[in-house]
Order: sequence, then structure tokens, then C-alpha cells
Amino acid sequence: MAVSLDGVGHWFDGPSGRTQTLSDVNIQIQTGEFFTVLGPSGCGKTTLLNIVGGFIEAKVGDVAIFGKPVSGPGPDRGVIFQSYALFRWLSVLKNVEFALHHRKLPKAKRADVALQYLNLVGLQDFRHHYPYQLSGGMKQRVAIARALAADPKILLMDEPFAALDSQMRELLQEELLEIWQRTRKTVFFITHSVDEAVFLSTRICVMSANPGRTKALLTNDLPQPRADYRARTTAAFQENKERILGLIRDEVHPNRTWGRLP
Ligand SMILES: Nc1ncnc2c1ncn2[C@@H]1O[C@H](COP(=O)(O)OP(=O)(O)OP(=O)(O)O)[C@@H](O)[C@H]1O
Repeated sequence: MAVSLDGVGHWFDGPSGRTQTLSDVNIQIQTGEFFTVLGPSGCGKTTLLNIVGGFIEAKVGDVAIFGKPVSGPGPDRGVIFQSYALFRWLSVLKNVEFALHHRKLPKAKRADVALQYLNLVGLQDFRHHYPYQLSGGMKQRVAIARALAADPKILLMDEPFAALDSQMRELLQEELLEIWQRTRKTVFFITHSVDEAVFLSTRICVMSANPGRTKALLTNDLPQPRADYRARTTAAFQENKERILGLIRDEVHPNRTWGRLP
């Protein structure tokens, strides 16, 4: 079992009281799955990813990675954030090389290996550029190359494409699927986009809001490989999307009384 969350609960204590973010979250992710957590804004998705990443601790429940309780971040988990988080003072190549530090590679080999990962995301010709010289999509590709270069067993991705325009987002989704198909890393992916979840995932956890709970766990049975835009236009894609939209809508607008004209 790559990731195991058992009865996980979490809250923040602040000056205005306690905010319960997660309650009784139960998720088991097998090695090699592309697992997506989907839920409305504020339901605790990022908090959950931070718990799996070891950046914050669950207040109750058990969190284990490959059977071992999580006690902090580790090289078995690579994280990709929405905001790219590149080192702006390092070139593209050096950003990726940085991830190789903990791998026992001779120094002379690091540039070669980093270049191979840049090749994987199509950025080998930009290796001497600095982050400020790249578009948002290119920066996110560097972040993906850097995370993969560390060779983690699990990729944790927190809305990595949310800041990109829709065409770039779809392109990177396709690239990510191809990379996943080649490397078979376990992916723990966070999004609020139903389209993104259905296109990418093998399984989807729909979260309820306030506090976030595991509302439904769904197998996404769209045929593989599907790293092609035509996969988005099939009847099966629409059916899976509709099923999830129904579940999500109940969460976002359960008893909506606001937003209606008098
Ligand atoms: N450091 C913090 N202190 C207090 N409350 C926090 C803190 N971080 C997050 N929260 C609260 O916890 C709840 C869950 O936040 P979280 O960022 O995990 O949700 P999310 O589902 O990722 O949201 P979004 O999709 O909008 O990014 C929110 O109500 C948020 O206001």
C-alpha cells in the first residue's frame, strides 16, 4: 500500500476559534495508482496533501507511506505545487540538478541526468534559461522534471495546473499522463476540476465540505492509454463526469438560499 489514511482528522486553532478541516478521512492508495482528491474550495484538500507530505501532522488517525507511519517529509515523496516553487537564482538545469543531491550520483553525472529529465518534459533547449525567462507552463514543466529527478516513489501534486490557461493545462495533463504511463509512479493529485480528475485518474475521491470527509471513492474506468484530447469527447468521459458533478454539486450548493434575485 503506497498511502494509507485511516480515520484522519485535522483542525486549525486560531484567534477566532477552531476550524475543523478534515474529519474521518479514509483513503488507501495502491502502488502505481493515479489517485485524485476532488472537492470544493476550502474542503481541506491542501491540508490533506500536506499531511501525506509530512509537512503538517494529523490531529487524529493514522497516516502511513508504504506501511511506515509518516513522521515528516522524505525523499520517497516529491511535491509539485500550483506556484511552481523554482529557485529563481538557478538556471533551469541547475534547478533540476538540485533534486539530484540526495541521490548517490557522482557530481559529474548530475548534469547529464538532469538533462534527461528536461528532455522528458521537452525543455532541454531551455536549460540555460532562468525561471523569469519562462512561461507558466514551462515553469511547471521544470517543476515536474525536478520532482521526477529526485526519483520519488510518490508524486504529490497540489492543483499543479490551476494557474495555467486551459490549452496549456490540457497539454500538461496529457504530458503528465504519458509520464505516469512510462514511470508508473504513484500519484496523489489534488484538484477542484472535475474534467481534470476524470481525464487523469484511475481513482477519484470526492470530498465533502466543512469539514472535509471522504464522501465517495470512485473507480475511473476510462480506457488507457488516454493521453489524447479525443479521450475527453467520449460518451464514457461525459458519463463519469456527470456522475461526479452530481456528487460535487450537492456539496457546493446543498441548500443554497443566496445568489437569487429578489
Ligand atoms: N494556517 C491556517 N490556519 C487556519 N486555518 C487554515 C489554515 N490553512 C487553511 N485553513 C483553513 O482550513 C480549511 C481548509 O483549507 P485548505 O487549503 O486545506 O482547503 P482546499 O480544499 O485546499 O481549498 P482550495 O481548493 O480553495 O485551495 C479552510 O477553511 C481554510 O480557511
